[in-house]
Amino acid sequence: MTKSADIELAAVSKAYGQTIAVHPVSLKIPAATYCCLLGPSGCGKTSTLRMIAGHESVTSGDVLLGNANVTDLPPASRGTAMMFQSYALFPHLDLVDNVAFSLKMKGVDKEARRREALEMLALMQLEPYANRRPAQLSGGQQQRVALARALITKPEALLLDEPLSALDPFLKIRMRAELKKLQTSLGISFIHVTHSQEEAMALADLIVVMNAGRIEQAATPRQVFEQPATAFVARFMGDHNVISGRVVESGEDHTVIETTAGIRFQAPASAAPVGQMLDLALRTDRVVIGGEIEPLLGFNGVVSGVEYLGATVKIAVAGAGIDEFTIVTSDAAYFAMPVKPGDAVPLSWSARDVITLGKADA
Ligand SMILES: Nc1ncnc2c1ncn2[C@@H]1O[C@H](COP(=O)(O)OP(=O)(O)OP(=O)(O)O)[C@@H](O)[C@H]1O
Repeated sequence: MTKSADIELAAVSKAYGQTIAVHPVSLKIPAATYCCLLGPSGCGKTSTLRMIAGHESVTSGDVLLGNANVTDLPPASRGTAMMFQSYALFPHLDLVDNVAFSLKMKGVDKEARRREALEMLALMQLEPYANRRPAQLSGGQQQRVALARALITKPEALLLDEPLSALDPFLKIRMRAELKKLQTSLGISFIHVTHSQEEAMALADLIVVMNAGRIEQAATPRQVFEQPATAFVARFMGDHNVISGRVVESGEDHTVIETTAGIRFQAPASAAPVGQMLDLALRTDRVVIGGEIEPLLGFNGVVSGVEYLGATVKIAVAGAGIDEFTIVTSDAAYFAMPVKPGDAVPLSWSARDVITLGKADA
């Protein structure tokens, strides 16, 4: 049986010469977690993954797996396995030999390693293709071979760098479900690097949102979506409007900010003092068009664009000094009262739908 272990990053950083790819980050990934490292290109997620794998040295800090400090151990001695984006299969070897490769390196005898490789291929439903070479397989099958090859070492954690990026959209969604099923049945942690928020939401128990070499938020998908910690997270996860303004009133039960256009909005009570800039998030699906505007909980805008998306309709509205203010409404609500670019519309929301955003730790 494969065992699973907690993974901990303790103030781990990475510099490539003058470039700081990862500032000191600390993170705990409990055993048997599906963790997604999520962020835009260049945010440091691959460097972080490679430091956990041991394919990249750490500049400072420690990597702990279970009770062991693995910071200075080579990849093969850590109890982790990595699946690469390109799969890195050997073109001249059949699937059995591809999957058995790491056992061969360990000196396992031929019969034993072929038996284990066939078991692993069976787990991946690839037994019928055991004697084929990688080029004779579809993209999805090649990916399963790469998974089998990584898992044959019985790792405590599997590290995956953009594992779905080479697949077409249809296969991507199918393989996504297979990855999740596999992680659940093996009961080990998967750490999966992706720049797709949709992929992370669909798969992860723990989403780690990274930006410019720092962790902006590490939480469950639901927390990240419903309580984004920072303006970056709210924007990156999408489906939120971010409203920036200066605090003009800081009371015990609410805060009031004023945008550059001089329009005021109410937010929950906050420690931010009068004069400080503050960002609020408001979900695009919580804004009502055409209702009564309660004081400080809405504004009059002008429709600048309408996108029909089938089940929903996305409406862009200009006004109040808020860039790209978006409303997503159901198709039924939209067609009951359609609007078009140029229409003046009152927009309103409830106080409970406004979230105060913080700043990432410096
Ligand atoms: N070997 C290297 N030498 C110098 N700089 C590097 C090296 N590898 C990465 N970097 C830089 O470190 C930063 C983080 O890179 P990293 O690959 O970790 O980001 P990423 O979030 O995985 O991006 P992507 O999604 O594009 O792979 C980037 O600015 C990148 O240019």
